[in-house]
Amino acid sequence: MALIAILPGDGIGPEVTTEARRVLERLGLDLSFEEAPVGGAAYHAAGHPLPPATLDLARRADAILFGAVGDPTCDSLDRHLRPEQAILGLRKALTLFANLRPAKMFAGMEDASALRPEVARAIDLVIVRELNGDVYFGEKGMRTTADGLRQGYDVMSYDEAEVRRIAVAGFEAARRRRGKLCSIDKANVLETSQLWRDVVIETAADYADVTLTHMYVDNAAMQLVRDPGQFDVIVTGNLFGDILSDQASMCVGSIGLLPSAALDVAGKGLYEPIHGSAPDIAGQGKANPCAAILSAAMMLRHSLGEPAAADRIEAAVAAALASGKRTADLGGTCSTREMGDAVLAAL
Ligand SMILES: NC(=O)C1=CN([C@@H]2O[C@H](COP(=O)(O)OP(=O)(O)OC[C@H]3O[C@@H](n4cnc5c(N)ncnc54)[C@H](O)[C@@H]3O)[C@@H](O)[C@H]2O)C=CC1
Ligand SMILES: CC(C)CC(=O)C(=O)O
Ligand SMILES: [Mg+2]
Repeated sequence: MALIAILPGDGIGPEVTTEARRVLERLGLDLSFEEAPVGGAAYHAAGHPLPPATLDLARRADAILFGAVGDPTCDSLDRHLRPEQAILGLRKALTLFANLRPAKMFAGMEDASALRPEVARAIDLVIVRELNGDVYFGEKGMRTTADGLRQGYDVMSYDEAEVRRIAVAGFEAARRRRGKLCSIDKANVLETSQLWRDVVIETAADYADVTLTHMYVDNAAMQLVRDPGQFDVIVTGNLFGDILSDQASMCVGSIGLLPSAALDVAGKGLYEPIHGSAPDIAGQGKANPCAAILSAAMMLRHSLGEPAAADRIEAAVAAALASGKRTADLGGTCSTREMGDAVLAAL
């Protein structure tokens, strides 16, 4: 029996993971679930955003279903105690370096996209985002300049081994799809990006069947709204991937639609919607649970060897949306629970 760690977290995290769990339970697979607090909820309960018992559960589990962390009441805490440190800590402690963030247009949902329907219709891409390095994990701090000014700093760096393993993940993903990999960097300005580009080019020698291109991140942000259909697989660093994936979500229609997988080399994974805890709508039953439900599908495919069950969930989400069921972010009136019910009904 596979053990699933459920880490609901803060804000809308518990609301959306509840719906994802209901869908998993309905499948009749041999799964068991264990839940633990994380983020602000864990700080308030146990004094730390990632308590040892939660990390232990994450290590023991076969896969992790994560909601979201982030709690405005924690904004003035020392950084190491803030909720966001929990997800950063899990990614690092479990070496979950490869973040797959698929963005695909659902049939009939073009009107929800921020783009024109004929542009939006072509979206079928995956962002492969590096998750263990970059400016998120570099030395950081506050200091005083010689002129007596306060100065914040965050060091951006990648070593070649870190770039190579995510490049391999990108090439492998492209090989399984349409064979196109676009590496996104800022090599015209950043040394970190120059190394990134050099190592991606070196890695390409093992993937003659994949067409590799490069794009600067500012152009990529523009191309993503001009012609998102040009992208198959994007491979990029932690910061650029974070930003571009939120942007891609609105090309598809809502941040409430995009799931993600964070994987280690062996395929162990943490699965979470790409969105955060959405304090502005938390506790109101307004959150779209589709991203969390689709994250559960990714878990079945990537960590639990159940691709047919994953297909079944994805088809049910597509069918529920096609039948007109929509939460407020998509212009509808369904509550989180009603959207979950619609997916269950379509299973
Ligand atoms: N992996 C994680 O746990 C993440 C945590 N965060 C944290 O979440 C908190 C809020 O961050 P924000 O920048 O506001 O980003 P956010 O993604 O939580 O929300 C951005 C906007 O999208 C809406 N939204 C997000 N998910 C939605 C859903 N499922 N259905 C409908 N609408 C949805 C929100 O209502 C809000 O207007 C912060 O503390 C942030 O650090 C942010 C991103 C990822
Ligand atoms: C909350 C951050 C640590 C990360 C984030 O925004 C994300 O992973 O999408
Ligand atoms: Mg983000």
